[in-house]
Amino acid sequence: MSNIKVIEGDFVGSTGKYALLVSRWNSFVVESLKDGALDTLRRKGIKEEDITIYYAPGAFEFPLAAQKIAESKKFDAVIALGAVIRGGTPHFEYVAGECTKGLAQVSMNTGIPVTFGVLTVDSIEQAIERSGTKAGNKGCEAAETALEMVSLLGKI
Ligand SMILES: Nc1c(NC[C@H](O)[C@H](O)[C@H](O)CO)[nH]c(=O)[nH]c1=O
Ligand SMILES: CC(=O)[C@@H](O)COP(=O)(O)O
Repeated sequence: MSNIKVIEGDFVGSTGKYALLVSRWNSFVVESLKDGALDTLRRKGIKEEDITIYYAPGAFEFPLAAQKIAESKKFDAVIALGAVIRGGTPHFEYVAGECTKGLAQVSMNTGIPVTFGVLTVDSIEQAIERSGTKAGNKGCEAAETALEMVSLLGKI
């Protein structure tokens, strides 16, 4: 029998308060990410009164909105849900890059987990595949990760 101590998050008796940060951009796929995240939270036992949904214009606005939400100290985790879809110019790189970098910074600076349910895809088809069709639902993954992180941080 090993003496190694192993600490990990789990989903036993999941609790906590969760903020969903949702973009209005690409709402045709992002609303499916939101539905997936809500379904995951509910199925793991999180009550509706412990969930708040915030809408932001686009993924570029996510870092500031997430920072304000995290600083409010009302939530144990922020679940960011959006879709950045490549167009014909370098715009995609800037929006996706700032969103990703900014959300990671918010998480590190506030100590609140910010999970990344933001699709960064080359086509609408890839977005649809990852929002509840053949490649799963990144909203569910982001919600599950938030639950696991809240559990893990509670044990450290
Ligand atoms: N093209 C996408 C955007 N673009 C909008 C930016 O996020 C931002 O709202 C605008 O530049 C004003 O500051 N946003 C997405 O979330 N997804 C996209 O594919
Ligand atoms: C991710 C984007 O900002 C993208 O939709 C912009 O498209 P385009 O590069 O064709 O202007």
